[in-house]
Amino acid sequence: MLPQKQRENTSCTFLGPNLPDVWVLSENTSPHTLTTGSSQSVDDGHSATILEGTSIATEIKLKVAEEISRMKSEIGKFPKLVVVLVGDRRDSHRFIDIKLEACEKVGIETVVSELPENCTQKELLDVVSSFNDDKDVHGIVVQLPLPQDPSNEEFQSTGDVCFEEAVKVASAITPVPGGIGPVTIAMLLSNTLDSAKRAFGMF
Ligand SMILES: Nc1nc(=O)c2c([nH]1)NC[C@@H]1CN(c3ccc(C(=O)N[C@@H](CCC(=O)O)C(=O)O)cc3)C=[N+]21
Repeated sequence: MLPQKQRENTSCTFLGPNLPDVWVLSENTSPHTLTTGSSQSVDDGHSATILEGTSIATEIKLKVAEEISRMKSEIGKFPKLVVVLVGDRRDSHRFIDIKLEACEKVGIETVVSELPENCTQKELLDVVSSFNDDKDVHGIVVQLPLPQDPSNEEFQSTGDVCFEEAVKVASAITPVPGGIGPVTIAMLLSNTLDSAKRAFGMF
């Protein structure tokens, strides 16, 4: 794997819709009309689409916000997500804050359930189970790592593939860091919305 710094030498450009970081409702944003992505040609003629995750995430979040707004005005209900945190890791608090802020921006209600570092697996499973039985809860996230889990934070935040090698053969690729994080958040919102739609019988 090449060191992170060598990425700065790649000559690809990232194209995106350059949307503002506010959730203005738009009538024609659809996940089926994602405009994000550019092409990077390699010497042998192979061309990979560079996915610009931050812009894709923005488009998904706009669409989710718009649908939730409509849900609220039509049936007076909205999605609810529970985040379970075991222990007190600083990085977990940070990742949870990003999720909570994203939920707030699109109109998803959140509850954070904090368990002590030394809680048992059964206690955790019981908590998850009780939220699972709550019909007003549409999504549950258990923030990892759990205590004693070996952490693989470094892998996740610096990428798990050699970009310069993979771009030669992949049909689509995104640099990391550069959008995986925001897209996972956007999909969390989107999946919570889908779950709420099923719960409310909106298809
Ligand atoms: N157990 C675990 N849980 C995680 O949630 C987790 C993880 N490990 N490992 C690392 C990644 C990275 N990650 C990000 C999520 C969103 C943004 C994101 O939305 N960033 C915004 C800025 C958001 C802000 O800073 O407020 C942006 O880049 O535009 C970034 C990074 C979660 N991670």
